[in-house]
Amino acid sequence: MYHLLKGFHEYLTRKEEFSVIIVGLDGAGKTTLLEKIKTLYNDTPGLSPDKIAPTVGQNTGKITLPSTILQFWDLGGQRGIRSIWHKYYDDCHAVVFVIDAEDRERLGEGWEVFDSVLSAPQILGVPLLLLANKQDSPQSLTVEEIRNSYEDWFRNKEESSRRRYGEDDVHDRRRERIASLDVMGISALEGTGVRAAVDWLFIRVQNSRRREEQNSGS
Ligand SMILES: Nc1nc2c(ncn2[C@@H]2O[C@H](COP(=O)(O)OP(=O)(O)OP(=O)(O)O)[C@@H](O)[C@H]2O)c(=O)[nH]1
Ligand SMILES: [Mg+2]
Repeated sequence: MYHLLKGFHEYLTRKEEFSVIIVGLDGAGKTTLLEKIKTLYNDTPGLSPDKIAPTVGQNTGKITLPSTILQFWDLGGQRGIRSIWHKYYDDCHAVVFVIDAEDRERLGEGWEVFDSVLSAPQILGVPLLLLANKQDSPQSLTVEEIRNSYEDWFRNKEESSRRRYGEDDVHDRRRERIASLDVMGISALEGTGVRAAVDWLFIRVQNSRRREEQNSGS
């Protein structure tokens, strides 16, 4: 009887774990975001921003939500480290791309890298959230301006590839993904918008799991 009850209790309280990777250029604020998420959701607070150094490799963090655990992987964004991101693609359930909305000079580089993440075949079907960070700074571009900036960058890229190769090389699924892209504004430093971003992740990983179950007929 004890085992039966224990099993039933475990069934009721079981939590499914989902992996979320956080990527973006160096200095975008990924680790600041991860540490803020830990502070908001865990009993033990994350590191304060003055203790955060550039990431060489990865940082991890876990939070518990109703029937769900989100395991975050914050990957270093320096040029030389970006080549390892793809190793995390196969096992992740969602991708967060952080862009520094304050750093206009590096937006082009940011879009180049974002575009390669967005079109990576392993994660074409995985929920992708673009976060326009540093909204606390008056110099930052708004969510709308960030979206327009990426769409302009993308249009230019499409035109130049059409001119060069005489044809459209953009995959339909990729275009769909851009059209339905969710962009949210946050301040990882102050925590504004961070809970809304975690809510988005929670809902999207649950929905994509349900879709997977339906597809497999269970
Ligand atoms: N104003 C402002 N500054 C921020 C915010 N988030 C991060 N920063 C600052 O941006 C700098 C870089 O932050 P990190 O979190 O280390 O950036 P990262 O993306 O993890 O960088 P790598 O580890 O090199 O990939 C630090 O000086 C942070 O304090 C924010 O929301 N607002
Ligand atoms: Mg970092």
